[in-house]
Amino acid sequence: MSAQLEISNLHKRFGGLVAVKSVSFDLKPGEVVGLLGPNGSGKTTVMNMISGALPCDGGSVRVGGKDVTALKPHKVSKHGVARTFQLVRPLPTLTVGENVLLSVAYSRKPKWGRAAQAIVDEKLEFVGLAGRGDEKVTNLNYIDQKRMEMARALAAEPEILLLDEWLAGLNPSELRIGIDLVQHLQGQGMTILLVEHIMEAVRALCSRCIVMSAGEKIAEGPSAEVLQDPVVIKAYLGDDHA
Ligand SMILES: Nc1ncnc2c1ncn2[C@@H]1O[C@H](COP(=O)(O)OP(=O)(O)OP(=O)(O)O)[C@@H](O)[C@H]1O
Repeated sequence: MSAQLEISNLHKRFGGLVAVKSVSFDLKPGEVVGLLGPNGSGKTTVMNMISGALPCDGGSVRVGGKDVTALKPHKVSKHGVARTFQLVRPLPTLTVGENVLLSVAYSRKPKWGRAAQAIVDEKLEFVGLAGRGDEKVTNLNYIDQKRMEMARALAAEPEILLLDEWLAGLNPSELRIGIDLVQHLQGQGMTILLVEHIMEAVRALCSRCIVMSAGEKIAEGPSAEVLQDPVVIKAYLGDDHA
């Protein structure tokens, strides 16, 4: 099966710091792949380059065989890529539904009026916020903000979803709900790249993992193998644990 997302030799520098060094990997349609690594290893920078939020200093990003490397985020979105952010940043003056509605405009097949509202209602229901579209976003508790963030990403009707620590900060019962939601998307055939520190979620969701350390890819393979790889354990925990 050909790759749906192909990352080749991605490279990013911030002044003297090389944040991402020649990182390559790909995702097949319907795969859920974990992008792991200790803090500061370059995961979010990779996500930002895939989504067009940051220009690459080298390398390429292809979606469904098309080169999207130099495109701005709204153009990458038109190719079927959506993301959630580590910190949920809703537009505070808009309602929950209006926040989600904005994404419909950036969808691959933008809709207006009732058709757009139907998408908003469907996505709010999917994430567990049915009937709450008219609420102020400032009323939402933490997990509901996460749900809204997911609804916003899904309203763009992506084929590839980039989840940047979407499960972070949830308590154990909320985490179960969050994992179930991602599994539901998995069941629908969504291709997902998951940046995550919670190993319970990685084990439950990811067939395969890619691990970065200090900007480089240091491991890739089936999750069960990668999570036991001494090189990966050392990168996370230091020499004493390898
Ligand atoms: N806009 C920026 N300007 C300068 N340096 C940056 C910028 N963004 C990231 N960095 C640096 O690049 C490196 C990689 O950061 P990045 O956020 O991609 O790591 P990460 O693996 O996502 O970390 P975390 O797990 O903590 O989110 C870090 O050293 C970080 O400080």
